[in-house]
Amino acid sequence: MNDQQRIVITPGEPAGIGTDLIVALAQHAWPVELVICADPTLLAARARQLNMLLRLHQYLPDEPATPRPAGELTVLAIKAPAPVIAGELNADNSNYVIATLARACDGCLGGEFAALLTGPVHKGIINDCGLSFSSHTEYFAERCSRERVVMMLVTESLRVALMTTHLPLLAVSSAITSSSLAAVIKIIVNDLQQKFGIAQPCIYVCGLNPHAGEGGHLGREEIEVITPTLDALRTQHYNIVGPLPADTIFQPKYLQQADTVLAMYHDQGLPVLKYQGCGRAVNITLGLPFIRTSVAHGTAIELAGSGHADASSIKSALNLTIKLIK
Ligand SMILES: NC(=O)c1ccc[n+]([C@@H]2O[C@H](COP(=O)([O-])OP(=O)(O)OC[C@H]3O[C@@H](n4cnc5c(N)ncnc54)[C@H](O)[C@@H]3O)[C@@H](O)[C@H]2O)c1
Ligand SMILES: N[C@H](C(=O)O)[C@H](O)COP(=O)(O)O
Repeated sequence: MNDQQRIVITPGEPAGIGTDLIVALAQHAWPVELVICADPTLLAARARQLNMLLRLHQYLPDEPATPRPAGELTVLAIKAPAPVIAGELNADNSNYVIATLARACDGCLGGEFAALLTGPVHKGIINDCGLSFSSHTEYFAERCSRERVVMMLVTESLRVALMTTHLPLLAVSSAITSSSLAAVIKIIVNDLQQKFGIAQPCIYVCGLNPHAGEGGHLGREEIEVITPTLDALRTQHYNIVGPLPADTIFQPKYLQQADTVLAMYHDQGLPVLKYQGCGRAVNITLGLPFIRTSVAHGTAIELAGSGHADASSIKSALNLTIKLIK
């Protein structure tokens, strides 16, 4: 019996550093077969540009999974319609980017792949071509018919989950309702138990407003929504602390107890995590029917093809993915 597994990887925006990162991954042998869902011509061209070794094998779904030695990768070929120049965004390739995500997602749903790792996409250029796309997280939730999923970023010593993701700041408050907050916490607890093996996860929850509302003088969301929801969950034996002021929650005495911090919005939690993670942070989507991880940075268009893209985040993401599927 062949017990090897396959992880499907989408490089993301072809003009960005995603392809460079895939070439960097290929310089090492990995204990699973990496299936890159991309245009093979693009991969080969970027490897040449970077002066790195790359031998490509066509993906054969009916063959047993085969981990490749250093310098080799498996490719599930999808053709990019327009020429790709590193560093030059082209909206004519946006449908190609989405096609790679769709194929990889469907392959995970169908059991063909054990997990999905995504490189960075450029949200602006996808929208410029007329597609409505806010991020991978929302895209995969919709494709998997999940009403709600949760974005969590992790380093070796910190996890930060987000109550809301890619929303204008003005829309954040109204997105925090008792039912949405309870649903997010239940997804986090379930996935920390199922995927991370934490029996009774402890969640430290940030307030929304400065000083967690200062007793109602700086906002009422804590009094009207957040605290009553957390209290109700505590009666159901959820292990939750908060809401605590976001400016002081990230200190060792709390973090030693917390299995994750739940931030109310994107830029409340992620700057701390990304500063602490120094480029090694990993993004994971909780609540999907499969494991999906990602780099915790963007397309860094200006670095594509230069040899200066740091591959630490994608390597951390791959290592975490392998750990989670094993
Ligand atoms: N996982 C994803 O798909 C993802 C994540 C974040 C941002 N994005 C998208 O990326 C695009 C560009 O976003 P941005 O400019 O805000 O962020 P960015 O992460 O692309 O760049 C921010 C800064 O970090 C540097 N940087 C980023 N990754 C690096 C790496 N691996 N090695 C060395 N330096 C690196 C860049 O050079 C730049 O100075 C946007 O469209 C954004 O939505 C995608
Ligand atoms: N907020 C994410 C980050 O900063 O890494 C990022 O925008 C990516 O989100 P998706 O994985 O949903 O595209």
